This record gives sequence, structure tokens and C-alpha cells, in this order.
Amino acid sequence: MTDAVFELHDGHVRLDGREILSGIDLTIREGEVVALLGANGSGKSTLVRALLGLIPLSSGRRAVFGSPKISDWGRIGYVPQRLEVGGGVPSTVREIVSSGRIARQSRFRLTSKADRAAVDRALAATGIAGLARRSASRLSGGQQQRVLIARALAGEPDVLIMDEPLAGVDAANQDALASTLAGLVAQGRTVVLVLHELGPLAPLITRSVVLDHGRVVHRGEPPEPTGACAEPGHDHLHPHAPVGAPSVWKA
Ligand SMILES: Nc1ncnc2c1ncn2[C@@H]1O[C@H](COP(=O)(O)OP(=O)(O)OP(=O)(O)O)[C@@H](O)[C@H]1O
Repeated sequence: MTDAVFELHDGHVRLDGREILSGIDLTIREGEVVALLGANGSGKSTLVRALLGLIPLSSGRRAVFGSPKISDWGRIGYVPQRLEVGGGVPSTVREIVSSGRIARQSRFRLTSKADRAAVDRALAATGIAGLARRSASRLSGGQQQRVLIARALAGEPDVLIMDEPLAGVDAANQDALASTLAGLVAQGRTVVLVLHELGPLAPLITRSVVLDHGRVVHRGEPPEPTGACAEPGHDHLHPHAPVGAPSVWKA
């Protein structure tokens, strides 16, 4: 059996005195492409942050590459949801994407040819090479999302964990992301995706995990859409379902 990348055993998370994740058991192994699905507020982002150790468990056990804490962030590329890129600092797109190499560089080594080549590949893969000199804070939401994806790709991580990578990204760039990820998966990388719609990423996904109110309610094959979402021609661009609404996914 291949090695476990992320393990969560009976994981519980409480935030502001409220239980957000309840009794989650989840193991993600090397080479898997796992989709985390579920309605707004079901706990997907919290689960990602719990897997990464960015928020503490109130009870249960977590391991990343077999250890309680991540010792080598260079192996992990995390694309958070809706982060303001640049954070008010006037950074160019290239500077932000280059920062994805930092965990790969030794403390005393200057940026190498290999670093620059990796940044160029990441910019090209996400279709933002033409924006490299632009100030990131002036870009659209979808362009900023692609900057964050490029930053993660630039680090050439073993594991990519992306929170809603398709949000605000147009169809052509969604397809480009799908083919970039397909290349990484073919090399044996592990990918964890928080998604509302599988879109062009559907053929890559090896397993889905559906959350509802902080619990896992489905695991296995990506569930089939039901109702209007199953009809031919449905474009799957409807807004997020409200919390507690009947799921469009068959459990
Ligand atoms: N820091 C926090 N403090 C208190 N409650 C929080 C915090 N972060 C998230 N929550 C709550 O936890 C629940 C799950 O949120 P989470 O962002 O994990 O859901 P999600 O499935 O990723 O939703 P979405 O699809 O809208 O991004 C929500 O009810 C949210 O309000």
C-alpha cells in the first residue's frame, strides 16, 4: 500500500465554542486526487486547514507524512481560498509566484536558474505570463486566484491542496489548470481539491469525500448530480447551495 500523506482519526474541530468538524476519519494516500465536496459552510475549508495543521484539533489525531506536524513545507503547495494577494504590499505577480520557491531554497542560496525556470513554467501553466510585471493587487479575482495557484506550482510540491481553485476562473483557464494538474498527477503527485463543481477536473478525480454539517456523508466515487443539475446542457455554474439546502449530490 502506498504511503499516507494526510491522516485524520476521529478529528474534531471547535471554533468559537461551536463544533465545526465532528469525528472525521480520512486518510489520503500518495498519488490520489481527492475532491472535497459539500454545501457552503459544511466544513471543507476547515477540514483542509485541519489536515495541514493550521488549526488545532479539539480532539482526535492528525498526521502529515506520518508526523504530527509538517516539517518540510517545501513538499506541500497550499492554495487558500480568497486570499488577498499582495496584502496591500505592491508586489508584482512574478514576485508573489517566486515566493513559492522559498521553501525549496537553502537559506544562503540566491535565486538560481532552476528557480527562475520553475517560476516561468508556473506562470505559463496558469496563463499569467503576460501579467508577470503587473501589481497583483490590481488584478481581477480570477487572475489573483491563478497567481495563488502559480505560487503553489512554482514550489514543485509533492502534494497540492487547493481550496476552490476554479472559483472566478474562466473556462479556458479552468481547462489549462486541468491539463497542468493531469501532468502532475501522471508524475505521481497527490492532489486535494475543495470544489463546488468538478468541471474539467472531473476526469482526474480518483475519490470524493462529501461533507455535510461537519461530518463525512459520502465517500468513494464522485457522486452523480441529481435533479436539474443532471439534465443535459446544465452548465454547472449555478451559485453555491445555501447551508442546509437539499444537496444536488446523491449521497
Ligand atoms: N474562524 C472561525 N471561527 C468561527 N467559525 C468559523 C470560523 N471559520 C469557519 N467557521 C464556521 O465553520 C463552518 C464551516 O466553514 P468552512 O469555511 O469550513 O465551510 P466550507 O464548506 O469551506 O464553506 P464554503 O463552501 O462557503 O467555503 C461555517 O459555519 C463557518 O461559519
